[in-house]
Amino acid sequence: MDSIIKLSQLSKVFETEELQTHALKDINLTINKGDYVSISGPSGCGKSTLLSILGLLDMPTSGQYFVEGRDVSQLSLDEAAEVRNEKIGFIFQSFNLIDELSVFDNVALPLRYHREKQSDQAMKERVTWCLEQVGMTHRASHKPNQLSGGQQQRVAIARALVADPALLLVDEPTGNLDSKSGDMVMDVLERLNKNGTTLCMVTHDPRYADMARTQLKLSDGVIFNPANMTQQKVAV
Ligand SMILES: Nc1ncnc2c1ncn2[C@@H]1O[C@H](COP(=O)(O)OP(=O)(O)OP(=O)(O)O)[C@@H](O)[C@H]1O
Repeated sequence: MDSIIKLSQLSKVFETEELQTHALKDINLTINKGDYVSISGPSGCGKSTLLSILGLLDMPTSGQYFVEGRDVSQLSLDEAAEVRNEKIGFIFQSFNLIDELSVFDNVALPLRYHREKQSDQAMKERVTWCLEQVGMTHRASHKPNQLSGGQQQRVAIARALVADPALLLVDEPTGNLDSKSGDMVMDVLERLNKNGTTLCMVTHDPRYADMARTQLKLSDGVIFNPANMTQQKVAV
């Protein structure tokens, strides 16, 4: 199996003058190519902290983080940004599209800042392909404010895909959507995974967490897989 992400004994401690908070405790986690992993747990259990570290937006206090075999636990800010831009696509609860740009240009934006420049033709083909994946080609020249919330989230997914990341990090993707639009967005994510995209999603919604093939729980900074836990039988 090709591992995309590997966390080994990873911990994060936040320190203030009065208080130490152990937000993540000795996390071991491997995400392989093609996996679909959900992480859920109550408020304050460490979900955002874990996503920030996986997205190289924050660094662990101890332990190691590998992306495609490279130790990225202690990179400089510039090096972290480079790995993030090349390897990781983000989907947030808020769609974060730029209102002044068309759908097409929003999706193309990461390619314009990418280290490897593409020809206009290659860029057009890639953006069109990504819009096809999320069923949004027919709205390519619209502006985000002319779209429904669910459509905006699908455009945000296309934008996250465009630079061909090794991993999509998904944070509460349906948090701002009604249930019908939320279901459509989840269907898009499921289809992308079936076509080979590796997904790691944080969600409060147990119904959506259940759609992932591997369902992990975080509790008070500790990660576990309920499916692997043996249930003690009680003799009666
Ligand atoms: N910058 C920080 N400084 C100090 N403590 C922090 C900081 N960020 C998070 N924490 C603490 O770390 C713990 C985990 O927080 P985190 O935001 O990761 O939880 P969460 O599961 O994402 O919560 P929610 O679902 O409410 O967003 C909490 O106890 C929180 O108070």
